[in-house]
Amino acid sequence: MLSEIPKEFKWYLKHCQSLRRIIQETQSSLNDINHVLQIGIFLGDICEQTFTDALEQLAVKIEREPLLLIFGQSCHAKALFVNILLGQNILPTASSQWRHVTIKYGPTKSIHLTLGNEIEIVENLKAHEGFWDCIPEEDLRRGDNESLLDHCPSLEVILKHNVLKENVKILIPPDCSPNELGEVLEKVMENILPVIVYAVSENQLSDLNIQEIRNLKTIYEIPFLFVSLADNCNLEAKISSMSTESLTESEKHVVESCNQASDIKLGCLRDQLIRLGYINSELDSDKTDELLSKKSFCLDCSLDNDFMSDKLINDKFNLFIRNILKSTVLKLAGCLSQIHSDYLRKFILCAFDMAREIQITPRRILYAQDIEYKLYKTLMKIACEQQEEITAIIQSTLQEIKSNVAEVLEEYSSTSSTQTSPKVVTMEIQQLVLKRLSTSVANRIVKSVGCLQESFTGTLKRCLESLERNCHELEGNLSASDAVKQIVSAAYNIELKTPTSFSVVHTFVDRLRALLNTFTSPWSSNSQVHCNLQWQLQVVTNMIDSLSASKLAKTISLQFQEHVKSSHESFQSAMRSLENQLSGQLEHTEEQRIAIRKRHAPRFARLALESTSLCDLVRWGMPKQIKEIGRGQYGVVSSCEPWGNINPCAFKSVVPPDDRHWNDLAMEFYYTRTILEHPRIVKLRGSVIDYSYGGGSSPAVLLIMERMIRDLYCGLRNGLSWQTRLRIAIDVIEGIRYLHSQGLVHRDIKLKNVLLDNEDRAKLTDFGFCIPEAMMSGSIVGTPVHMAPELLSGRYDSSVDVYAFGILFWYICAGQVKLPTHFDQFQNKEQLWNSVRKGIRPECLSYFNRACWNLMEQCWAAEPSDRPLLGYVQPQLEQIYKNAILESNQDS
Ligand SMILES: Nc1ncnc2c1ncn2[C@@H]1O[C@H](COP(=O)(O)OP(=O)(O)OP(=O)(O)O)[C@@H](O)[C@H]1O
Repeated sequence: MLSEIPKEFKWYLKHCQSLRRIIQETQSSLNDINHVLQIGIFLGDICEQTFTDALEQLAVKIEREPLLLIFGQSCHAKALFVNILLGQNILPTASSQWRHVTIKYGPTKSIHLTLGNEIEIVENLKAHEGFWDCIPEEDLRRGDNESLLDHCPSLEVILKHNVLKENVKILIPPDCSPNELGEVLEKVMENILPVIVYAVSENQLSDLNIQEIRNLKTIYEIPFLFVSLADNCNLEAKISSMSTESLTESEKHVVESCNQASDIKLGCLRDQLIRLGYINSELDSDKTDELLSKKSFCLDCSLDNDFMSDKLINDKFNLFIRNILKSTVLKLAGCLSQIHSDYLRKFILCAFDMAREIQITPRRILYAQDIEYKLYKTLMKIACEQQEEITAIIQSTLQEIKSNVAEVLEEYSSTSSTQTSPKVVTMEIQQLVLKRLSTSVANRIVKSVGCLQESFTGTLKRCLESLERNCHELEGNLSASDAVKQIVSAAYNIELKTPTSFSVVHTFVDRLRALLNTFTSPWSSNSQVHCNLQWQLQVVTNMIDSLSASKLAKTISLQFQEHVKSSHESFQSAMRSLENQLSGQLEHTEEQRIAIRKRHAPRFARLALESTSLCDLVRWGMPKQIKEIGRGQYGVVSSCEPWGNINPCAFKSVVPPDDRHWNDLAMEFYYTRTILEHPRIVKLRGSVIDYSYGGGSSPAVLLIMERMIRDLYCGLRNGLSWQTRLRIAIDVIEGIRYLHSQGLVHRDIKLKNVLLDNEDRAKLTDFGFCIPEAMMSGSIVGTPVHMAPELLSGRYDSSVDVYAFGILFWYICAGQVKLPTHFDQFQNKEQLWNSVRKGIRPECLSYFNRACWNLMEQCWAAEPSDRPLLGYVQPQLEQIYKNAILESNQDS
């Protein structure tokens, strides 16, 4: 019904309003994050920018005004369409060269020329001369000099018409050539969301029409509705709304021939549109009804063009409008929801990184200190122990030089200049000898330190580098890693590959020279000596004789020790300052982690819940309740009619009483929704927010999931075979293992959270307390009898699920739901917890299988680290299950 069009517009505007609010809240949350916390460091500035840009684009798109944009192969075709739409001959069908025309709602019928921006042009229009039904042709026609672009006059028609209520506007762009189209539309129609109709009154589209459509398609990347209009379609439309009995014979005849002509026309046009690829060959105008209704189900963002005859306009045009508007809302809400979930994912990863940093940094510091200390000790030991070795090396090298003096001198004469003073010659020969000496010593040292580099400095270097990288402002001049480098290189300079290029060699040489200068030597005088070979020989021999190998070695060793010690001290002080810096920083990181966990992530989770729920609502509608099937502490579970291809289907409706509950629910929703499909998990399929619940004051969130048959509590109460119970226990373990593999902890494993299908296979449900380990705050959650003792201390991990499974397994083995006698005596949960802390656990029933009892005892061990891994529990259970099958086969 065309009169439904305003309803579709109203629906769209209402959802845009919700989206606008969510976008604004998202923007303010982002501002809060950026200005207050500056966690952009963790989230990454680039992605920050991408999100902000995407949000801004969405904010602009939301503001687009929906309207009906009418194109056509001629003014005649456009007039025919608009006249059918409004059910009156408002536009003359025999006219051309139109101006831009806008038809909109108003309390009184009027017509005037404007400049687009609502500036009225004072012009005498023909319509002003008297009463009009059809807009006079002269008023529509564009003047010869009238611009199509700047200051393009637009004819604004105001009608008090039902189809135009709720701001429904009809826009007919001015007649222009296909080439001008782009520019004309850009100027005239900014920021609109058009529902585009292309009216065709001929059998075929002309080449010019095809070019126009092609140009339009590049401007508007949305589906078009092609409408084939018969020349007498107004009559047809009128007649089709009347019953056939009320027609006279001659009217019936007219209708018949009209139908035949329009069928031919329709067929030709349809074939041409298929050939041009504008419509799908499956699309038959007669079946449009069926196709359109199908589309409302598979509404995605890639709607096709549509095609219909004028006969269907009355019934189907609003369906086309609905699909366009729905797919637009869906697209916008989908983008928004994507932004929210991306952000949320980043928050959780960020919290993971922060938790890891908080945990690992103190350990890294200890490790670095420990390794450095070992390195320091080892180097000092090497320096002492190698004194003897170095002495021997010096001795043997000196001996070697002594026995090969001739060779040394030959080397000297090949490199020295001929005309030099005896002082210079003496120095140069000394240099040569020292060089040989230092090369041999350095060779030895490099060898012993080389292996140290492997064993100590590699990991230490990496550890320090990562600590220093995480430290945003390093204090002091010397970093700890520089100090470590110094420890090693100051003593041995292990980074140099060839000992001859050692800087330490030069230091060593200088040191030796200094040493030598302290010895009395005949060549140190300035007396004139002949630089003959004999004299040179004497210089070498004297020098060698005056050197004490052990003194030299001791000096070298002491020098090394001094360097190592002073570098070790520098390291310690650099480490102290690094530690101070990091501990301050870690406090800040912890504050940020808490802010993410308590404030930012829940806020985004709530926004994500709203945007995703909006998508689900638009796509699938509200679930229709059949009957209530269960009640929990936080909500009511009901069965419902199939929803979004889920059959059988159930939903849990939760009414969060305050912001904290809203946020908790939103986080639960996010984690649960992101859990991938698994046969042992009840998958949350969608959500819808019922804002009208409680008279609009307390919206309800409907969490939609597959419907199961009953819970394990009911199953046990009604009796389940031993084998079935064991199979269920294995299913539960598989479910928990899967959650843990996703980094999630369930925290509320209990009979009522294990649901059974019609084959009594189990799935875990109720992820109300399910949370990633990094986001855990130590809150005390769960169901008292299933709660591990450490849960009360607030410091716990995923092994609380192993404990809860132990208790659950007790019930499974007991085969009934009565409380264990050991637990039954307590008046309240505090008494129960006190006893559990003291080691009280469920009793061993007489019929318990030994292996099962052992397993539950291990699972509920007081010390979390004593509880078995689920990878161990599962094969144990499988073995028990196999044995049970064997036993039952033997019995039968
Ligand atoms: N998907 C489902 N299909 C069939 N029944 C369900 C489904 N989900 C829940 N139920 C039933 O509804 C009951 C209430 O479920 P709900 O999750 O609200 O509460 P609970 O787990 O019993 O307790 P609480 O949430 O307060 O810890 C369950 O015990 C179960 O019997």
